[in-house]
This record gives sequence, C-alpha cells and structure tokens, in this order.
Amino acid sequence: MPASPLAVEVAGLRKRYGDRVAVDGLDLAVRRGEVFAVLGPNGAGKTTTVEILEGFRDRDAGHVSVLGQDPATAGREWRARIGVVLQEARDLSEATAEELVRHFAGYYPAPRDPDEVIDAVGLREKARTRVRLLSGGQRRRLDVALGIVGDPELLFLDEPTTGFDPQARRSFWSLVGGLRDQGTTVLLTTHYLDEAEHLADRVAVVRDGRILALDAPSELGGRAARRAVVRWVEDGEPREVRTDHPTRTVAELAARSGWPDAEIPGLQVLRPSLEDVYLGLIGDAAAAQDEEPVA
Ligand SMILES: Nc1ncnc2c1ncn2[C@@H]1O[C@H](COP(=O)(O)OP(=O)(O)OP(=O)(O)O)[C@@H](O)[C@H]1O
Repeated sequence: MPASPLAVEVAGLRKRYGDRVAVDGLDLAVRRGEVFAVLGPNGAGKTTTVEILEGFRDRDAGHVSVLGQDPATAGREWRARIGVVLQEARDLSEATAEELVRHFAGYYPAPRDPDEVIDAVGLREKARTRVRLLSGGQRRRLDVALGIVGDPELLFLDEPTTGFDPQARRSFWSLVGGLRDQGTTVLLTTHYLDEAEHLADRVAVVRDGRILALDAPSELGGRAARRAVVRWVEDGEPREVRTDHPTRTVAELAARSGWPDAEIPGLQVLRPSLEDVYLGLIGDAAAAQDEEPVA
C-alpha cells in the first residue's frame, strides 16, 4: 500500500479537562514534507492537541492518525520515527550537553551524528558544559538537538524558540529549513508570527479548541483581510482607502497631485502583516463570541 500523502490526520478531535473544553472538534491534515504551524492565543488548545498527536495525552473523541498509526496505541517503532521538542524544559541535569545528545542518539535505530546535531543547533562551544549551567536559550537549543538526533520523519516543535535571542532564532530557522529540504515534516506551535511567516508552508489559527482559519501564510484570512491600505494627506486631512489595486490608487492620486512636479503628501502603501491578519481573526472570533446569546 503506498504511504499516505498525509503525515497527520485529525478529525473531530475532542478533549476536556473536567468542565473545561480544551479541544472542541478539531480537524487537521498535515502533508508529508511540509512545515505546518499552529498559532493561537494562550489556552487555545495547541499543546493539548500536539501532545495527543505525540501520544502523550489521551483524547475523549475523534480520529487521529500520525504516520499512519493511532498515537494512543502505537509502539516503540512508531515513536522512533517521530521527534518531539516539548514546551516544558527537561530536568536540570548533571550531564553535559554532549553526553545527553549521545545518550539520546542511542535510543534510535538510525540516529544522526551527535556532533553534527550539536553543531546544527549552535551548541559547539557549550558541548562540554553541564546542562544545569546552560542559559534558558541554550537549554532550548539542547531540547531541539534531542528532538532531531533520532532523524525523525515527523518533528513536533512546541514553541521551540521561546527564549532565543534574535540571532539564535535565525539560525534555528535555517536549521528547520534544512530539515524540510531533507524531507522532514515539521509541526510547530509558536507565538511568533514572523516565525510562522518565515518557516511555515501552511498555518492553522486555533482558538477555543477549534480551527478558525487554515492557509498558506500569504493567503490567510482571504483577500479581504489582505487588502492594501493607501494613506495620504489631502487638503490638510489624512485620507485612507483599502484596495486590491494600490498601484491604480497611487496613479490616480499622482495624476491629481500634479506628479512629477509634486509629491503626494504623506503617501504610504501598507500591506497587512501576518500578525495584522492573525489579530483580526482572533479579534473577530472574540467579538462573535461576545454576541452569542447567553443560554
Ligand atoms: N493538565 C491539564 N489539566 C487541566 N486543564 C488543562 C490541562 N492542560 C491544559 N489545560 C487547559 O486546557 C486549555 C488548553 O490548554 P493548552 O495548554 O492546550 O493551550 P495552548 O494553546 O497550548 O496554550 P499556550 O499558548 O499558553 O501554551 C487551557 O484552558 C488550559 O488551562
């Protein structure tokens, strides 16, 4: 039977903790070889969902398939095919970073070279340092090293770059880009919209345990949300239009203003960033919820 083109399939996933519904009928499909980002506010249900996919949490209902198996019942062989970087940092260890990476490599049938992994996450200078003496960002890099040392087909990264300095984040991005080029499927959660924009082939926005939107970062929210805003000043007043055709708008303004002999005062053409679109989606969902009649 040919392998499914999907690395992850989720349909109707539900999970509650007591009275609190954390995941509320979530559907998701991650294609093999793509980098897929899950975005959403605190408490949206991202970690719960990812931990169910990793086989670390039970679900109440729904169909889940990860690399063709149900994580709730999959065995060691399946686990060796996935890599996990959890949100929680690991125990403070007396071992060195290098020792831990080598130790973890021993768990996998076909691990990557531990030295290469240490280089890839930028920990060479700290390889002989005890883990408990590493900074927060360095420990996070070690977490990433431990997640990829098994050379996984599918890598889960839960907020992988929290605590990274900007340079470390950039080098982490190129690490993920390299993994993608080698065919690794990556499912990541992040609160950094620039990270999702830079890394992800597709993003899902989750709120209240449901998917609000799912698309390529450049398409998210649809055309209306992606309209350009043209701003200028006319007769001393600020003006603004939203348009799919900013060039045409600017050309009309230029003609009115007497260009090329005069500039359009205060001219700005703004494209909404992924962050603008995301905040719009989350805000719209909150507003819709406020309008729901009280039962
Ligand atoms: N073990 C647990 N017991 C009880 N409630 C939990 C537990 N884990 C999560 N929750 C609750 O479930 C909801 C979803 O939590 P989850 O950690 O999945 O969200 P998240 O989207 O990952 O948030 P964050 O961005 O803050 O990491 C939250 O309301 C949270 O308080």
